[in-house]
Amino acid sequence: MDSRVSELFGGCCRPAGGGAGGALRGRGGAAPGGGSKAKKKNGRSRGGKANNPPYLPPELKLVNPSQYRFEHLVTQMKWRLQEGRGEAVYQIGVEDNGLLVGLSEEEMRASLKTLRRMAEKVGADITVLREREVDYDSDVPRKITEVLVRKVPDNQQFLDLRVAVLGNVDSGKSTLLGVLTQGELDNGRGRARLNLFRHLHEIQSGRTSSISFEILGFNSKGEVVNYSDSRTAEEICESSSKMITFIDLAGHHKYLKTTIFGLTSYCPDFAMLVVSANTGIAGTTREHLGLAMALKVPFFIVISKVDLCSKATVERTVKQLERILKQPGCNKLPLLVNSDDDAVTAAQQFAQSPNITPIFTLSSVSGENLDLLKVFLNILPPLTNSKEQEELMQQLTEFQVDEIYTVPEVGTVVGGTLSSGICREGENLVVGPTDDGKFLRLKVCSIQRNRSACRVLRAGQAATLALGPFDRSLLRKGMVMVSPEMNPTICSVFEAEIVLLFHATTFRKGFQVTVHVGNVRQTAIVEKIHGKDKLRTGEKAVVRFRFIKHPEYLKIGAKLLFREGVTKGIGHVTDLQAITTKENAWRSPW
Ligand SMILES: Nc1nc2c(ncn2[C@@H]2O[C@H](COP(=O)(O)OP(=O)(O)OP(=O)(O)O)[C@@H](O)[C@H]2O)c(=O)[nH]1
Repeated sequence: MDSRVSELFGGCCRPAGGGAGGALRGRGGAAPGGGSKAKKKNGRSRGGKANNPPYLPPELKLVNPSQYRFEHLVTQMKWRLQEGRGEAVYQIGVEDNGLLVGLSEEEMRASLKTLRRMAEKVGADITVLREREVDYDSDVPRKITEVLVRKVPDNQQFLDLRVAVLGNVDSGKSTLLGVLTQGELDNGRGRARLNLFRHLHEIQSGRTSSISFEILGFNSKGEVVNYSDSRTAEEICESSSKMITFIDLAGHHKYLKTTIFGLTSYCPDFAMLVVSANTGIAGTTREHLGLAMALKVPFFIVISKVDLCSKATVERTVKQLERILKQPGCNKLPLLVNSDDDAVTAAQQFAQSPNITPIFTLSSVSGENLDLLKVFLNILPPLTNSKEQEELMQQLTEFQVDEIYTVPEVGTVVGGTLSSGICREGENLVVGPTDDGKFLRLKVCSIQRNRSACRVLRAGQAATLALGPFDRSLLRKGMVMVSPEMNPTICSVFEAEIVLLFHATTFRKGFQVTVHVGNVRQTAIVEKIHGKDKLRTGEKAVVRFRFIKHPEYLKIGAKLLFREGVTKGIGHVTDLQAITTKENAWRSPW
């Protein structure tokens, strides 16, 4: 969003690049044929500073467009929706160059009417996000309106965003998810979270131990779709144009391994760090924040339980967080969200710059400010555009195995994410590597996304795949299922360029650590530190690791995180000692 627009709407003013769309500006880049129309402004001032009505080229208004222009605008809208993966935000009354010209009430009404007709033509709905008056001397007030255009879902092709939920134990993560996804407020004694727990010991202790997924949908009109008016996940998927899948990760330090696995393996688009207003930064909060930073997952913060404390205490927690975020190591720009306007600005700016960190203060018991978080989640755009998505889909099929289940009458089922290509029902793939470095043939019998059947899975989507009679004991988390045409590189020995984030004494050859790379999680031994005998906290080096149990499928450039007790480090894979799988004819386990 242009800084001037953001200023107008009261947001924090980070200048953003690239204008688009004339009196109609939209998220999703400049449309074809809709290049910059920056014109000389006949000596009139810009940005609403002086009080002269700025020059508005009449053809840029959407008032009664000719048939030809209407068709052109429809083509632009189609393109923008495609670019934005089904979503686009239009700013009416703003020129290509960001000039806030505004439209009269009547012009705005006519323009919105045209926009609605355009949306109807492409099978989309429109929602007005916010309206503002432009300030200058005129008898007629002039307005700017931001409108969300969203495609009505077809064939389960809703936009799917994954949000990992982080935060200290008891900060209110599960409760907040319960409230968002079930549509009922909490009683302060754990009622909302009860719906989310999976294991008996979780119900008894009130602590999340495993990873669970919760869904919150938004329809094409931007309204919430959750279990309050839908009975099943299938119904939620059917009525939603956009789906937020929350990955609820455990808060307790004891489950840190699972939390890291959730962050590295499930490739979240964003992370939501929940901090309790009454405790502030406590327990694992700092560690979770560090993890999101190290793994470069853009995050926003929710300060929960504001009903329990005074305004001063909430402010203290906000200040504490702002201080940490602004520290040189973090370098973030906190953006406190206090109104609907702030929520819209936060969503737009957050997507443009990972340095912006929106902060919400809310209560899952009184419901205070919960709507602001919903507004934000509704507008939050995907970070990849349709072109990047298309490129990923062109590659060979690769599915990461994150979970393995046995389902009565269905057989073996694996859960995970399709990292590239397309996967169809009935497709033959190979899975591995096994302990002896082999890949085994299998058939994908059926696919489910968010608990409803789906015929085709596309890159970036998470799903469960039924493998029929395939022997479950041959599978483990961290394997990949790939196209038989691929010749996956597997290795036991690899090198990585690392930074040692913390180590109590010194880090040397022979040290054992748990290595996390994507969905791979295995103990590895440090075989060599290039050019050094030992490493101290903060030092960098290229290190050779050897997995102690079995080979893994790794890729050069993949992000890596390792830990052992208090020892922690991050880096990326730089070299692999590949074990060739070529001579291993794909073996059938049957
Ligand atoms: N008063 C009040 N209580 C809340 C709020 N949010 C959560 N709680 C209560 O705080 C307690 C802990 O909440 P949980 O949602 O289980 O916390 P968690 O962060 O998921 O904890 P782990 O699963 O152990 O990581 C429960 O008793 C909730 O009822 C809130 O906004 N206000």
